Parts: sequence; structure tokens; C-alpha cells
Amino acid sequence: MLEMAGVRHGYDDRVVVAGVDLSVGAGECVVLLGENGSGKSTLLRLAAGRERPEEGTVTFLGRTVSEDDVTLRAEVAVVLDGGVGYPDLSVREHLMLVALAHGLGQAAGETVDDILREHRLDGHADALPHQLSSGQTQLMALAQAFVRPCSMLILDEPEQRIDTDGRGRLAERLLAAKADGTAVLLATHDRTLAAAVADAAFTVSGEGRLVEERTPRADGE
Ligand SMILES: Nc1ncnc2c1ncn2[C@@H]1O[C@H](COP(=O)(O)OP(=O)(O)OP(=O)(O)O)[C@@H](O)[C@H]1O
Repeated sequence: MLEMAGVRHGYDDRVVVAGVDLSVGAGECVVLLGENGSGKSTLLRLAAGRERPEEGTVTFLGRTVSEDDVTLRAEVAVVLDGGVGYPDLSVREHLMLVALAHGLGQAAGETVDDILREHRLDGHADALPHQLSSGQTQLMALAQAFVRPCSMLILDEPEQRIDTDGRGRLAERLLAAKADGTAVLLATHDRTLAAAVADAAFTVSGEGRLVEERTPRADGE
């Protein structure tokens, strides 16, 4: 589904991604691990088309990825750092907007209510973004990704600021997405989450290369 080939990228003459090949298939979850500043978010921004690689190719279903590509935006749900939404729209209004924009139509209201409950935001449905805790803000960002259909999820440290039970529900949600055929590319510092959901895991080395880890399956396979 997603293919990165020979991808090289950097900032100010500093190489951050040095010739990376990576593919994520339907129903597969690929996890990126690695220390702060190793290049995980850069790889995810390249995968989401937010940045163009200096060298190499990034394609989704054979199309070069670009954030400006409407088809790509319809297929790929992205949660990267930053962006808490519109200051004057409530949590529920944000989710309704996303659900309706992605064609849920009559089903939008019920789907939004389910997603609000799943993310423990049903008691904050009418809150504005500035009235949320930092963890609730992160849950709203995730809820916006999960309220809409997609064939790929790109998530940067989705576990950040989320409590233990919430991380468990996140793992379940990702397993369900995989079972539905959704491809998942996930950067995380949470090895428990990685073990629960990964089909393949790579550590991004300080040199901007991927080092494959022994597949960290929670079930010991
Ligand atoms: N826009 C930018 N301009 C200049 N340097 C950048 C930019 N974005 C990232 N970097 C640098 O690229 C390197 C990789 O950053 P990146 O955010 O990809 O790391 P990361 O693995 O996601 O880190 P973390 O785990 O802390 O989120 C870092 O050294 C960072 O300082």
C-alpha cells in the first residue's frame, strides 16, 4: 500500500533519513521506534506527504504521495504533532465535521457518539478545545482519525499523554483497524503498545537508517 524507496531527507545539510526502504501492506502494522530526534516524525511526515524527500520515492497505491492530493487525504488518516482544531468548535462539532466531510451522512451522529464514548469524551462533547486536558486533547485528535473511514493510519506517538486504560483501548482500536484491512504506520516510545500491534518493527538509528527488530508480538509468535 505505502512504499518508500531509497528515501533520503535532511535539514540544513544534516542527513536525518539516509536511504530508507519501507513498505506497509493492507492490514499490516509497521512500528518505528528510536530515541528522541532519531527521525521517526520526519519519516512519518514524508509518508504523509507533508514533506517531499530530497531523494527517493514515496508512493501510496502507486501514486506519489502529496498532502495536496485529495484522493490521498480521503484514504489516509494522519495524526501528527500539533493542531488542536478550531477554537470555536466543540469536541462533538469537530468530529461531526470530519465524519460528514468523509461521507458518513446519516450515520455520522451515531458514529460520533460511539467514538466519543470509546475515547471517554462523551462527558466533554460540548467542550471547546481550550477546555480540554492535554490527554483529552490527544484523545480528540485520535477520535478525529478513527471517526472516518480510511485505508491507512499514520500516527506519531499516539500514546502520548494518554493513561494506561486509554492506551489499552488504543491498542484494541488498532488491532480492529488491521483486521479490517487498514494499513498502520506508527511511531511510538511505548514498547507495550508496539508489542501489542506490530507486525514489523524498526528502530530508526541515529544515522537515519532502519534497523529491523525481532517482531515484538505480544502473543509470543
Ligand atoms: N523542520 C526542521 N528543521 C530543522 N531540523 C529539523 C526539523 N524537523 C526535525 N528536525 C531535526 O531532525 C531530527 C529528527 O527529528 P524528528 O522529529 O524526525 O525525530 P523523532 O525521532 O520523531 O524524535 P522524537 O522521538 O523526539 O519525537 C532532529 O534532530 C530534529 O532536530
